[in-house]
Amino acid sequence: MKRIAVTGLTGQVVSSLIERAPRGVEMLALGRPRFDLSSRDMVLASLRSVRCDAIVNAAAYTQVDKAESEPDVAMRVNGAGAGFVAETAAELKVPLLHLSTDYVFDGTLDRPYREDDEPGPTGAYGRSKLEGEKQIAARCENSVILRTAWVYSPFGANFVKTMLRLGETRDEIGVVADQIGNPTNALDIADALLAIAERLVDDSDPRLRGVFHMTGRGEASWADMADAIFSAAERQGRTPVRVKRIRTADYPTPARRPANSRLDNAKLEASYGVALPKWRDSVNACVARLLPH
Ligand SMILES: NC(=O)C1=CN([C@@H]2O[C@H](COP(=O)(O)OP(=O)(O)OC[C@H]3O[C@@H](n4cnc5c(N)ncnc54)[C@H](OP(=O)(O)O)[C@@H]3O)[C@@H](O)[C@H]2O)C=CC1
Ligand SMILES: Cc1cn([C@H]2C[C@H](O)[C@@H](COP(=O)(O)OP(=O)(O)O[C@H]3O[C@@H](C)C(=O)[C@@H](O)[C@H]3O)O2)c(=O)[nH]c1=O
Repeated sequence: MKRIAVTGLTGQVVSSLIERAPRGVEMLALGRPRFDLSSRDMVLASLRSVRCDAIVNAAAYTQVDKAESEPDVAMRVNGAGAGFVAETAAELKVPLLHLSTDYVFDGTLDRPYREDDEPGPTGAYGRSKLEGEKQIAARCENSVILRTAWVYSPFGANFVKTMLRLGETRDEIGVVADQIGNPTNALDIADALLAIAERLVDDSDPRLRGVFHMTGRGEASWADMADAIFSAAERQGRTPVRVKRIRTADYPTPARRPANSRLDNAKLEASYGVALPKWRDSVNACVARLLPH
């Protein structure tokens, strides 16, 4: 595998892929304004014009709260747009790796979600991502849908950076403790995507296609994650910040988020031998990089 086309030029996952690509693997990153998922013509023309061995669709409308006030935009990008990418991947006969989210589930199960559990998104973002999954499955057989969750990294906008920014001016921050999930470092996602893409190019086994869950190992609430971020920041010499554990009801947001976002990664490990590192180790690494001594 020599050339991977990736959508989402400025995103966390694409920035991570560019950083982690081994020598000899070229990342062809496509982004706005020249590549817009909401334009079928642009998607087809751009992907046709790059010679590639695989496509990673990591571009998406990711503003969970804003999606509530512009659900049509989210649906056009994450639903129809994913379909355009799938249509082109099928035409070009290259494997497609598509990223989806824990927010396709309603969060009412009392165990980590498996791939065949019934989705039931609680918000516009989750609904648009679920539509994207349907478009991918219907239009491109040679595809993998990787549901990940709670993504952070040294790049772009994310929860780790938000906490560190708020911590600069406050000594206590209220963070919800009744939503649990799996924090996932985009750099770990990039390593896994590279291994999965390599395998898909070489192996046509249908059991390697379909939906897989792929998150950091172990579970946390957002409050647990914030605690880990501020502990790591303290080790980098920053002043302590207390995390006040609050309930979802105490932190009203336009979008309703699932209480249980945990994803079971057993299928990915069994099929590909791929497992992401423990979430706490990866949070520590990210904070140490963002806040050098
Ligand atoms: N972030 C998270 O917590 C999670 C993300 N995911 C999924 O993982 C994938 C990657 O996420 P992540 O890297 O965090 O995303 P980011 O939010 O960091 O980046 C999103 C990227 O998509 C691009 N984009 C947005 N709209 C369009 C459009 N209409 N046409 C082309 N590009 C567009 C943005 O470009 P621009 O700079 O132009 O806006 C940006 O480059 C997405 O599919 C997301 O749904 C899944 C679970 C959790
Ligand atoms: C900033 C802040 C957030 N919160 C809460 C709100 C929310 O329940 C939770 C996370 O908030 P955020 O808005 O940062 O995260 P959010 O945008 O919900 O993150 C989601 O993004 C999309 C793209 C996904 O696919 C999901 O997997 C998930 O990562 O933390 C607090 O309790 N206190 C705070 O100070």
